[in-house]
Amino acid sequence: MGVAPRLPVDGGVVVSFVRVRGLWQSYGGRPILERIDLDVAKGEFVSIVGASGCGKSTFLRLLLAEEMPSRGTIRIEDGPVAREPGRERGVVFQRYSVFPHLTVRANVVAAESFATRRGWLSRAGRQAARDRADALLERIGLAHVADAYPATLSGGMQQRLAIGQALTARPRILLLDEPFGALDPGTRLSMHDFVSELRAETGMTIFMVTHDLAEGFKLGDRVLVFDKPRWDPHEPEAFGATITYDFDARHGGIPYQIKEDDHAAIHA
Ligand SMILES: Nc1ncnc2c1ncn2[C@@H]1O[C@H](COP(=O)(O)OP(=O)(O)OP(=O)(O)O)[C@@H](O)[C@H]1O
Repeated sequence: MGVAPRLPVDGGVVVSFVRVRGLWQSYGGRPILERIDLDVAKGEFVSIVGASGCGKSTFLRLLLAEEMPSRGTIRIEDGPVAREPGRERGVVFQRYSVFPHLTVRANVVAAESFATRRGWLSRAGRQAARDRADALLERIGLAHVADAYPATLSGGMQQRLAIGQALTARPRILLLDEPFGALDPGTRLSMHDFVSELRAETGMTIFMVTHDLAEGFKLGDRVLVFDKPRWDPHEPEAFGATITYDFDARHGGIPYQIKEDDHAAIHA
């Protein structure tokens, strides 16, 4: 294991925007993730793939600071360890997470008010937030449905709205948990373009969990594979998953860094 060699180096010091060290997560004594070390540069797009149930969403929740790890740390720009989700981290899930009883515009305004320290906006603040919401809707191609309710939108449009909501707080890292998993293939392709454009515009650092390897390589600069290098057939839940491969997706997947090469089964 080690630091990815292609990270920018300044005066011999690796410039890491997101720094993960010695991360473990267990639930009820059952390890889900173990020994995760990772350095991600500012603006990188990191795709995460792995078998179902291996802990990919758990890793995103840890990045979001929605839960605390059993061991280890996650720091952004070497800042303090976050104890709860904050404005600098935005998240989008596979299932549409928009509010069905609010219009498209009101959904964006609501997301902005939740992101404030108090959780609500003043009257003057609401008008300014509505103006910003309209600008954002223009940007994400939903201005024409600003007064519509989410149920009348297609799946792709609802996911655009969910991404728009996550962007209201201008997060420095965006976490996408299978964001296109529920969309048809054509809509998925247009969402790929949409996310690539947003990324180019904002320079955000993005982590995306996907079950679609091709999607991971297409959008990501890196593709991380989560797997269990330690495996006890008599006790399958004895060990957690870690990052076993760290592919450089910018060069057709080669060369890649093997983070874990001990794939041999460990017998009890
Ligand atoms: N809060 C929790 N308490 C107990 N167990 C949990 C908790 N959250 C997740 N798990 C367990 O941790 C394991 C990993 O779950 P996680 O959702 O992170 O996997 P995943 O790789 O994202 O799966 P999938 O690809 O199917 O979405 C699962 O066995 C799950 O049941």
